[in-house]
This record gives sequence, structure tokens and C-alpha cells, in this order.
Amino acid sequence: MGVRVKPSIFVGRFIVLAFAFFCLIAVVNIFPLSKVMTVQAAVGRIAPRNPQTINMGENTPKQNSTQTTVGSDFIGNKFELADLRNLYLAPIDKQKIWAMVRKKARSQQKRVLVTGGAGFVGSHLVDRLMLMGEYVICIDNYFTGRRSNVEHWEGHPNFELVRHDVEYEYTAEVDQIYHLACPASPPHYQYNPIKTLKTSSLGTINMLELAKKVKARFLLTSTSEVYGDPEVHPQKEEYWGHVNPIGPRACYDEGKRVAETLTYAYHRHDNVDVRVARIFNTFGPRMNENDGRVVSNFILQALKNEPITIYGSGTQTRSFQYVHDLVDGLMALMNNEFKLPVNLGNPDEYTIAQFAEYIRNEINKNSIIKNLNATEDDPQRRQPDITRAKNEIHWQPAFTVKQGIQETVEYFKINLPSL
Ligand SMILES: O=c1ccn([C@@H]2O[C@H](COP(=O)(O)OP(=O)(O)O[C@H]3OC[C@@H](O)[C@H](O)[C@H]3O)[C@@H](O)[C@H]2O)c(=O)[nH]1
Repeated sequence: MGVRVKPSIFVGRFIVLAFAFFCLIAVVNIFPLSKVMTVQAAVGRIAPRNPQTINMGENTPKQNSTQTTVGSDFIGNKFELADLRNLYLAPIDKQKIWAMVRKKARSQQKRVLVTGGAGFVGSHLVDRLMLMGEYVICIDNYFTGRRSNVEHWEGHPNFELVRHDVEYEYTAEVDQIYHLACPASPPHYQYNPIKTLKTSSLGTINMLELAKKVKARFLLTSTSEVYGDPEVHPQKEEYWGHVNPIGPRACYDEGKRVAETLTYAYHRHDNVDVRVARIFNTFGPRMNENDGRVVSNFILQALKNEPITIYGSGTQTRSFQYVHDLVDGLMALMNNEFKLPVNLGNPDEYTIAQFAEYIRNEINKNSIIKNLNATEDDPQRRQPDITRAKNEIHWQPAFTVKQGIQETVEYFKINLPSL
């Protein structure tokens, strides 16, 4: 005798199956396979040790994109990357570089002061301003800056190079001041903490006094280090930070915090027109061989077949931006009316251990990775929230970390004959 199945059981099974199917569709929609794969591909990629700590951020450049230009038509600082590379990849042809400078009538030309203009970031900013046809005064005390970074402009009628320490007063008739002068790498700023504090405090007062006197617009390059070892993640500009005021990093962190305080005090009290950029970890060509920051250290260690040195466990995170993006951000901020601090960084976040593996995979698969002692007060997580930059100054990074690393490796290979 055949078994008769009750119709109600059919209906029950159908409901259960339909529900399971509905759940499957919902899960696939919430976690699309393509999204998971993009994140893994993006890290090169290496499966995150603890996926919870990594958040690529929705504002990172598309991971397969390759930039061929820098800047924007709106600001007037757009150039072919291939042309810009002539300025830092040897051999440097001065005549070829000068021929790229745009002609500007004297009345249209801005007079721009860049403090720390011979440094890593400063020299790229000087390049862009010079190519645009502005009149540029570059001052530097050469503590970490190098004359060779800007020597291709020496003798140009639009360019002045002045050896000067911002700790002391300086006067020039200018329209804009980009105030970058300060050692930025932890070993360099900790080398003489009193000097670092004087540079950030007295140096900023001197430049704000100048801005007040000549009615120049003043842009301070502050840092993500004002957030200290942050308790919120990612970091928004509204966050007041978590800084140890007596630790080894305080000379820089607190120095930049007081520089920000001074900037807004001059704005409120003396009506100085101010801008503040909080710069997150940045890398690229013209980093010093002895800079000591993680990107140049890891690249050079891999190229030299030396162990890649991770300070501590490597679970701390950083988010890295390519220097041309930063220069675009600084110029977008300077040429905008927005006056509150703005984060400039690429939200592409890595644990330092992941980043070491990434560099090893990209540059030298035989490299050994070695863990050394952690440094004191090392921030554990850092990633910029760049919503404000996007909304207010219409800027976001365009270079992937991958392309930036390739460009930086090329720079070191060409410019360091010892490699
Ligand atoms: O060889 C190294 C160098 C660094 N590191 C680690 O890599 C991380 C990043 O260190 P870096 O020295 O590159 O830079 P930090 O993030 O500590 O400070 C930077 O912050 C933002 C900027 O304003 C400054 O450029 C700088 O102060 C840290 O956790 C550090 O301990 C290594 O593991 N190995």
C-alpha cells in the first residue's frame, strides 16, 4: 500500500524551503562575493590577520586603477604624471623642466612662501607651484630637507631658495604661506625634542605674524598625530585626541596641537585667514634614505636584502597616501574658503604585519621579516575619515597604495646608486 503524504506536509516543506532560499538571497545581497574578493585583492593581497581591524574605507581609490595625471583643472594644477616624473627621476634635465613652466602675467601670479620647501612633501609642493607659473620663495634649514630636492629650480626667475630656520623671524611680501617646516619622522622629531617644540611653536608664531603683517593666507600642515593613540576609529576632525603630554612623541604631537591652537588664536584675535591640514601617513619619491618611517624603511630593507623590521607585534595599523595626492589636497584646501581642520589621507588601512608581507611579496620574496621591540606610545590604529575633505574641499585620494609603492621603488632604484 502506497504511503499517502498529507497535503499540509507539502505546504510546510514548501514554506521551509522558500524561507531558506529567501535567507540565502538576503545574505548574498548583504555580503556580495565581489565585495569580499575586491577587499582581498586590494590587500595584494594578504588575508587580514584579524579582519575586524581592517577597514579599507569606501573612499579608497579603485584598486586596479592607474593614475596618469595629478591635480585638477579647477585648481589649475593638473599635470601629466609622466611630465612630473622628470622632476625626481634621474637624470634631471633642468632645461626640459623649465620649459614645462606655464607662463603667467605678473598680475595673475601669486607670491607663495613654502616653509620646509626643500623637504620631502615641501619640494613636491614647490614643484607644482613652479610648474603653474607662481612665484615661489622656498625656505628651509636643511635639518631634514635637502637642497638637491629643489636644485632644478635654482636660477629660475620665479624661484628663491633661502636658508632660514623658522624659529627666527622672516619677512617677505607674499599672498600665501604654506607652513610645512618641521621634522615629521618619529626618529627625527625625537632626535632633539626641544628643537621640535621650538619649530612648531616659535616657528608657527613667526609665520602667523608674517601672515598678519602682509595679509597672506596661512596654511598649517598639522598631523594625524594630534589624535594620539586614538580611542575612536576612523578619526574624524571633531575628535579631540588621546595624547600622552609627557611621552617621547609629545614634542611633535603637542607641538602640532599648540601650532593648531596658535593658528585659530591668530584667526580669532587678528583675523588671519587660516587653513589647517591634518596629514596622515604619506610616502613617495624624495623620502630620505634615512627617513626612518615605515614605508621607506620596508622598501629599502627589501631592496637591500636586509630583514624587514616590524616594531612590536605588527598588529598596529596605518593608512598610507601617495605624496601627489597630498599635494593636491593641500592646494585644494588653500584655494577653498573652508577654515576648520581637514584630514588629508588615504583610508586604505593595513596592519604593519600585513604591510610587511605586502612589501615582501611586491619587492623581494626572499626577505626575512623580523619583530623588534615596540616603540613607546605607538598609536595602535589610524585611519582618516575623509568625509569633510570630500564635502568641503572636493578632494579624495586618487593613487592606489600599489601604484604609489611601484613609483617609490622606481625612485629609490634610480636615485640610490648603492642599490
Ligand atoms: O621600520 C619600521 C618603522 C616603523 N614601524 C612601525 O610602523 C608604524 C608607522 O610608523 P612611522 O614611523 O612610519 O610613522 P608614525 O605613524 O608612527 O608617525 C607618522 O605619523 C603621521 C605623520 O604626521 C608623521 O609622518 C609621522 O609622525 C608604527 O607603528 C611604527 O612602529 C615599523 O614597524 N618598522
